[in-house]
Amino acid sequence: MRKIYVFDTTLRDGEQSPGVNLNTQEKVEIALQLEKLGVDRIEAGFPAASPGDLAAVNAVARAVKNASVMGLARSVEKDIDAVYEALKGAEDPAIHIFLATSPIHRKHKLRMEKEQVLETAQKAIRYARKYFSRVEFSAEDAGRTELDFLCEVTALAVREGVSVVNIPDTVGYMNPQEFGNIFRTLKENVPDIERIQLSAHCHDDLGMATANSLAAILNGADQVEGTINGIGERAGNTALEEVALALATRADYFGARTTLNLKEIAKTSRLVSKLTGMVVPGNKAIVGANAFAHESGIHQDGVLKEKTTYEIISPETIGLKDSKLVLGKHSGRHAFREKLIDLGFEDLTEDQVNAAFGKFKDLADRKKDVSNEDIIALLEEKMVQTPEVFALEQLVVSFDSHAAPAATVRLKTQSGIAETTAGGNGSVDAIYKAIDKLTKEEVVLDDYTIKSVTDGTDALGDVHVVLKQGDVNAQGRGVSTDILEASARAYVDALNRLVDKRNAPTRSRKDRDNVTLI
Ligand SMILES: CC(=O)SCCNC(=O)CCNC(=O)[C@H](O)C(C)(C)COP(=O)(O)OP(=O)(O)OC[C@H]1O[C@@H](n2cnc3c(N)ncnc32)[C@H](O)[C@@H]1OP(=O)(O)O
Ligand SMILES: CC(C)C(=O)C(=O)O
Repeated sequence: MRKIYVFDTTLRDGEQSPGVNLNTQEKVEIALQLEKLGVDRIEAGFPAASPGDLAAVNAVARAVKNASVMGLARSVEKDIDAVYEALKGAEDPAIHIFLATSPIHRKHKLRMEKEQVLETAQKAIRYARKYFSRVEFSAEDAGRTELDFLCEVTALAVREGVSVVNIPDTVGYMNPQEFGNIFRTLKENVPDIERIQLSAHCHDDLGMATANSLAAILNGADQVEGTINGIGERAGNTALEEVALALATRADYFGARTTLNLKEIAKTSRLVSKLTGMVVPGNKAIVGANAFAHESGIHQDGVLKEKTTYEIISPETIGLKDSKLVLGKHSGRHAFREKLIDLGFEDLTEDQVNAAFGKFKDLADRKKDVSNEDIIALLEEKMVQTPEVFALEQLVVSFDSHAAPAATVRLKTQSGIAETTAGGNGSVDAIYKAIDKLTKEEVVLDDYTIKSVTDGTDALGDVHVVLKQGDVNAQGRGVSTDILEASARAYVDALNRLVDKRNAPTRSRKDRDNVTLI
């Protein structure tokens, strides 16, 4: 199988992402992880950009042993000198020089005619070749360059002894057919092209960086350039993990592979995200948090029966433990039952699972992510079934920072539905006073605690109360996304338990010990 060389420019083009600035230590940490990932070439920076970047490239050059370390230079001597200086101490140094070739860049940016571009490139390559045995030359904005002129520039670079000619789609303008055609044309028309490697460097302005890189590979590119997580100037560069996984997953189609240690991909992605501060979107291919997560019931059922129904890559391939079944409002009973078993509730009957599933769906309608803790809380709330003397039907609370709060509570009692309103020192106090008025139970609130079951503003509030009536006390628990509702539920739950305890001697021991789930 044909090997595709991986040129990682996370530390150079990736660092050109607005807002990203890596210090020396961070660059070295990422470079060492890239080495573990097995990239062939690491572009560590642009040494002429600043003394700090020169020092950082030098630190990377000295630290990395198993990849070639490279620095970028314009086609000017002082930039080439800076790269030479920065790569002192490198095991396998190489320089990357570039010059724009497209009509727009020639006319407006460089203000050079074609001849001047050729002369400048030749001079720069010759100068660089004095110091480096391996030189990569990039025809910046190659995608928008006249094909015959690009052939001319490439032929010159080959004659001058470069090792790699890189074809950048600098502004992400190409589509796969056009970009592939450039590589085929160069292969067919440039004399001695087999002496060098051709490289593809794409940007993602139209979302086609990966597709364009793969088209280049299909048409003869030997090297792919890109960054981890696809970070980079504007919309970013080709995401290397996407190309590597596309080649590995569809080796039957591409007939080419990188030699990356794919198991290091997830770890590398996390490190780059952490140190650059560039958050990886959840739906990002390969490394997004949702890339191996299934939420909908039909998909979850399929994955539980056979993973390949909905997974074309196994998460272990990139170093993740397993795919995730995320429970949410689109989930079905198969995944829910699997989750209950995972959480240790394996003995539930079909009816119990169905009852729990109904409650779970109610919660999922109100909450984005239902976590393990949420499900345990939902189940444990009703683990021990107490006769329901009182049941909360409705709760309305009015709060105004300039007036005392009021709560209207509607309860189901043994003698029917009853409703009342009460005021209080706070919203919870008002709720509890209204409940007391309806139940006519004289109780003392001995303890009240509230904690959040999970993170986030939509987390479940979990309220515990202890009520006392003479010598009898009872605890109650309420769980809801709304803490006032959780507080009311906990209070009503405690009242039911209190009444149950008070009546206990009149009920048979069998009744009392008959503990049911849900
Ligand atoms: C497509 C890419 O990603 S290319 C890499 C882009 N990365 C960067 O630019 C990051 C590092 N850059 C820098 O720190 C600075 O731009 C420096 C140090 C390189 C140059 O800074 P300055 O001397 O202040 O020049 P400035 O950046 O304003 O302008 C660039 C100059 O380089 C010229 N230039 C641009 N590309 C090249 C090139 N490949 N070869 C020769 N000259 C070039 C421009 O025409 C312009 O020249 P002018 O001053 O004669 O008009
Ligand atoms: C320097 C070159 C390779 C570049 O980054 C680009 O053209 O996008």
